Amino acid sequence: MFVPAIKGQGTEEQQKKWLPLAYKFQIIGCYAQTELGHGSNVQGLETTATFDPMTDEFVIHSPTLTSSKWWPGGLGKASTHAVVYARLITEGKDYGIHGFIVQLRSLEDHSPLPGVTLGDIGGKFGSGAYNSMDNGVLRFDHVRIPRDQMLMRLSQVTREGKYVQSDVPKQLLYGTMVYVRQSIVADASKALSRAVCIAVRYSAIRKQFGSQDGGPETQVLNYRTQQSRLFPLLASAYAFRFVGDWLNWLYTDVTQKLEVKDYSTLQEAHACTAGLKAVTTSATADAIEECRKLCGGHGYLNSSGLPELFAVYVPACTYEGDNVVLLLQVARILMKTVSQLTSGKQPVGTMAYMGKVQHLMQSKCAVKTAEDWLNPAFIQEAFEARALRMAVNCAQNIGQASNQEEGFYERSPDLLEAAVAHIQLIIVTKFIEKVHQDIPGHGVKEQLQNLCNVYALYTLHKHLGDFLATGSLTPKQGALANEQLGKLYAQVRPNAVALVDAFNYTDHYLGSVLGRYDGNVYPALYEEAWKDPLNETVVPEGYHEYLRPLLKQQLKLSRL
Ligand SMILES: CCCCCCCCCCCCCCCC(=O)SCCNC(=O)CCNC(=O)[C@H](O)C(C)(C)COP(=O)(O)OP(=O)(O)OC[C@H]1O[C@@H](n2cnc3c(N)ncnc32)[C@H](O)[C@@H]1OP(=O)(O)O
Ligand SMILES: Cc1cc2nc3c(=O)[nH]c(=O)nc-3n(C[C@H](O)[C@H](O)[C@H](O)COP(=O)(O)OP(=O)(O)OC[C@H]3O[C@@H](n4cnc5c(N)ncnc54)[C@H](O)[C@@H]3O)c2cc1C
Repeated sequence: MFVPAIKGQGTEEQQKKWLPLAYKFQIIGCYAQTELGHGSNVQGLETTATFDPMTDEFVIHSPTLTSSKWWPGGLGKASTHAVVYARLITEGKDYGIHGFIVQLRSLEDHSPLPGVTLGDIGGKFGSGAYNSMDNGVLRFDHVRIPRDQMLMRLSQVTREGKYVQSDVPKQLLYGTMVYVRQSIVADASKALSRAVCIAVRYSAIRKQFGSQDGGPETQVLNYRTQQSRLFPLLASAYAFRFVGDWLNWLYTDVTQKLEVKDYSTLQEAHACTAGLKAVTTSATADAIEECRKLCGGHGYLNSSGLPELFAVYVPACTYEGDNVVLLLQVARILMKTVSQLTSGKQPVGTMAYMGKVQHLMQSKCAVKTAEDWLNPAFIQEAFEARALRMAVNCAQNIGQASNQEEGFYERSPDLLEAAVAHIQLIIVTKFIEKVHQDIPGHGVKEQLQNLCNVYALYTLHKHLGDFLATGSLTPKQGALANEQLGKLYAQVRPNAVALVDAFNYTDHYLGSVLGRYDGNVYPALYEEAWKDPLNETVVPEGYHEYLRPLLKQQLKLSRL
């Protein structure tokens, strides 16, 4: 994040100076924004950067305990420099949060520079999964840096100490977070596909119950309940892959537009990166835990690869923006868009469907049979109607409050659900668009079509309350969707293992005895057990010291 921050907020000159050093590892940088007292609320950060015109320097200082930088990855032990986000103060006025390049450690002996206190913040969730990352704590005691180490693409301070805001939107200060959020969506698909690969392969070899006449037991992958829990996760792995590819296109397009000072899609990029990051990481964290449960007891072994994958993955719901905070950002933009509908301003991009407000507010879903749910037009319209009606309902309720802000906070739980509905519409839309493309490979398109329908109808089934409450569907149509879902599971079943083999993960990368490509699980589980250090001795340590005296004493007592 150190590099994208300098690219996005540094001048050409600053990029020329600092990026080559970072690329060649002559310096190691981190992104020091979050503090002990503030993470979500960036505008609440307390670290100060006060301009001293006497020396043409900024004085970086941590005025309170809560202003200590806290969490930045790589800060504790590795980094020599940081992009530090601090309140810029010049001529006695506080101009809010800006980025500054600050050296933290000597390039001679790596010791912290004068006025810099830093270290690691301690162990984190899980058996040490994220402990390979030195998330750090950092405090400044009036550390001086040259004025030209303020990142000056978005705004400058002159030699005399005058603050100058350039003509770019101040939100570009947040550009690094937008960049990482869009990469986190692709990362969600990778993590989810790993968990699903393990759970599908294991479910194909695991047999439990089912034989009456002494014949072979049943593969658990054949149980309807296993399929109804597992196949939507398989479909989600593909869905997040395709929406992640599209989001990367959107991000690249926005970045190119910024180069020519076209800021027209900045809001769309913010809404899509924030919303998709929130929805895909929440779904993926829950799915990895579900995959553990789908593997029964063996899923709880470290050798299954699932506990570690879960422990490393779950902070994704928090870092780069707490998911609720990000969804509320999406909700704000939805409310703004709804309020502009009456002005005749046509919504664009992923909000364009809201322009069909007349139609979508009264449309009646035309589904009559379970098969009708295989028609992408019916799916698309049902998701658009649900999302739009939820947003309009929120806007109407907010409109009844004494003031907008009050109304927004009162209705924030409903707004959260409206934001999720909007983001799920984007994911479904991009999946439908993907399977409409020419897709090479015999039968591949049909399989992706099945997975697209599984993702859409499972999401519809899981959120049926929204569809019924907004009148977007009738209970009968909801039941037909569920009926069709069962039929789709039967079509996915014969190809389930092929669809996870398609992720093409090596056994090494997967790191799971349950997800081995050859399915040879039991010998691998058994062999792995003997690697446990506890098995280095046959009689456990402590027997003579603790167990034996206890057993002897009990034996004596029993003979009395
Ligand atoms: C590096 C490669 C990795 C690849 C592989 C990935 C694997 C994964 C590894 C990751 C490893 C862990 C890496 C964790 C690294 C951290 O965690 S870094 C720290 C992350 N911290 C955050 O995300 C903080 C979240 N908070 C925020 O972003 C801001 O405080 C909030 C929530 C947007 C609020 O901002 P605010 O300035 O108070 O403004 P607000 O009034 O809400 O909005 C003002 C306007 O700006 C707009 N706006 C706000 N934000 C934006 C934005 N970003 N853009 C455009 N407009 C915006 C709003 O829409 C609003 O617009 P209008 O309504 O005025 O039109
Ligand atoms: C593994 C990991 C790595 C990280 N790496 C970095 C890094 O490299 N650099 C960096 O700067 N930071 C980093 N962070 C910090 C991370 O970005 C923050 O923790 C994250 O942004 C969440 O902010 P917070 O901790 O203040 O949560 P809080 O906002 O305090 O969240 C607590 C609760 O408050 C709720 N909440 C907060 N505001 C509102 C609101 N307005 N309305 C409704 N509910 C609200 C949240 O939804 C949540 O339920 C990292 C964190 C982790 C866990």
